[in-house]
Amino acid sequence: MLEVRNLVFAYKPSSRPWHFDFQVSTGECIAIQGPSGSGKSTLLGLLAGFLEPWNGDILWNGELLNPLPPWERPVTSVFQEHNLFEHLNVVTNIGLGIHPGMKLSTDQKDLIKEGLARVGLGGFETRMPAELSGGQRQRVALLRAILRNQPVLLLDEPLTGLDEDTRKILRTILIEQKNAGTTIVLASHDEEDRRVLADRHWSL
Ligand SMILES: Nc1ncnc2c1ncn2[C@@H]1O[C@H](COP(=O)(O)OP(=O)(O)OP(=O)(O)O)[C@@H](O)[C@H]1O
Repeated sequence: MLEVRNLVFAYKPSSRPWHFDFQVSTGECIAIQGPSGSGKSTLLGLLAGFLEPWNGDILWNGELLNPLPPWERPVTSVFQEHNLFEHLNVVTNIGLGIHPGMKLSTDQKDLIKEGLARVGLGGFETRMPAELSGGQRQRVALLRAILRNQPVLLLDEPLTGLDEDTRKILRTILIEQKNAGTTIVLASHDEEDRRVLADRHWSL
């Protein structure tokens, strides 16, 4: 279970701080909704460890995550910027998410190949990020996050800007991931994404 207890944060001491307090069960998807600027990405940044709270605790199965840097948290994030390594091709970008030294088993290599085909990027293995469209980059980032298979998945507008067919495929993949036990925190303006993916809705 992911627990957020009395979390307090503001970007500046003079700003009015956010207070977050909620729980997400293992294998549950909670959708965070709220107008632009209400703090959805901020909350995800706190959970990921990119931002440091002023106060309060973030726990995963009772373990305090606050002291852990982002890469040691049981968490993967897909943020709007995609964050692909520009000097590495598609397979290497995904593979590094699975194993930092790229020591991949044959099964893992097959999973990457199958995953790329499933999201409509079969044959894109050796493309560089600069040679991809925005939506293709988004699919690579999402596939990397899913194949990393961490217990918690943080998604910030994960399907925005994709065409309807691709959205449907990615929604199905995310539902499979949830059914396999991944806990998901989703920030999305898209009502259909929230309706299809989320078990619970939470307004900021
Ligand atoms: N690094 C930063 N420094 C100062 N203020 C920031 C910073 N990042 C975001 N903010 C402000 O914090 C508020 C919340 O931003 P946030 O990105 O969390 O909102 P959001 O709900 O995700 O919005 P959107 O739906 O537009 O993505 C906004 O007013 C924003 O301007």
